[in-house]
Amino acid sequence: MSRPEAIIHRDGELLAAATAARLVTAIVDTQAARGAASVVLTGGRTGTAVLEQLRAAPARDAVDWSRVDFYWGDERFLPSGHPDRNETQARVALLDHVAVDPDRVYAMAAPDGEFGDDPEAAAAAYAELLAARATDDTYPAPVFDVCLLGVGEEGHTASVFPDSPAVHETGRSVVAVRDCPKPPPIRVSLTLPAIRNSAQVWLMTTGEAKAEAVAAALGGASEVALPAAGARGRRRTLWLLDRTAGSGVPAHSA
Ligand SMILES: O=C(O)[C@H](O)[C@@H](O)[C@H](O)[C@H](O)COP(=O)(O)O
Repeated sequence: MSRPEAIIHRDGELLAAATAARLVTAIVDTQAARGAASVVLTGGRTGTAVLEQLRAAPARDAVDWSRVDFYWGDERFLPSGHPDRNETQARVALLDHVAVDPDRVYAMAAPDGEFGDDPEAAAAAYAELLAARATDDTYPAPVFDVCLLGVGEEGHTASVFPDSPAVHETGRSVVAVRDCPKPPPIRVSLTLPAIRNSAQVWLMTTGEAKAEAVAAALGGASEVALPAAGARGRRRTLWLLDRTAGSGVPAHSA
């Protein structure tokens, strides 16, 4: 697992724009090397702001969007098209504005979908989808090229919350989350082992309210107490912060 690196940007808008540029380069380089690239998307304001910046960036046209595989780190278990679904927000922010291959956009099931109002079934189906696309036999999921994640005030990431059943999950790659402290209460989420199967993990957050969790995560907190601390990439782990969220962290200032 890679050691986390913190990069601090002047403010949230520059963080989103710089991360969008970073993502274009990561995808273009991966496509040049391997023909296709895989990206795990996240919900939340910061993750969505990055996608909005990416949509507006002229450099977006350097990406062959038809050869990007899109996954989600978590999903709010809400009906298809619901404005609060992470999928809906990603489509509005970016996916509906670039020439993605619809067959390569892997959304997590919704309660009005083929598995019905059963988040455990939706989680199991997504785990099967990941296993069918496994890169190698070391883990039943793709080695995601870039896994984008947000960070909560108490240190959650995806929908993995402190001292929750999900943070203790070591066997499954995807789980249902109930009684989630952040609404809506029912979600589907990658587990930390699945997240750690990524080549790169980028945790992105802004605001004073996140500073304590960021400092704790980078200061050695356990993943059970602070799940974002357990989000590491095989090759690289980046904490992409604005100055307020990074106020407790010594880092390169971008
Ligand atoms: O479904 C969700 O809400 C996200 O997946 C969640 O993990 C989010 O990324 C964090 O809560 C940070 O959200 P903000 O960036 O809005 O603070």
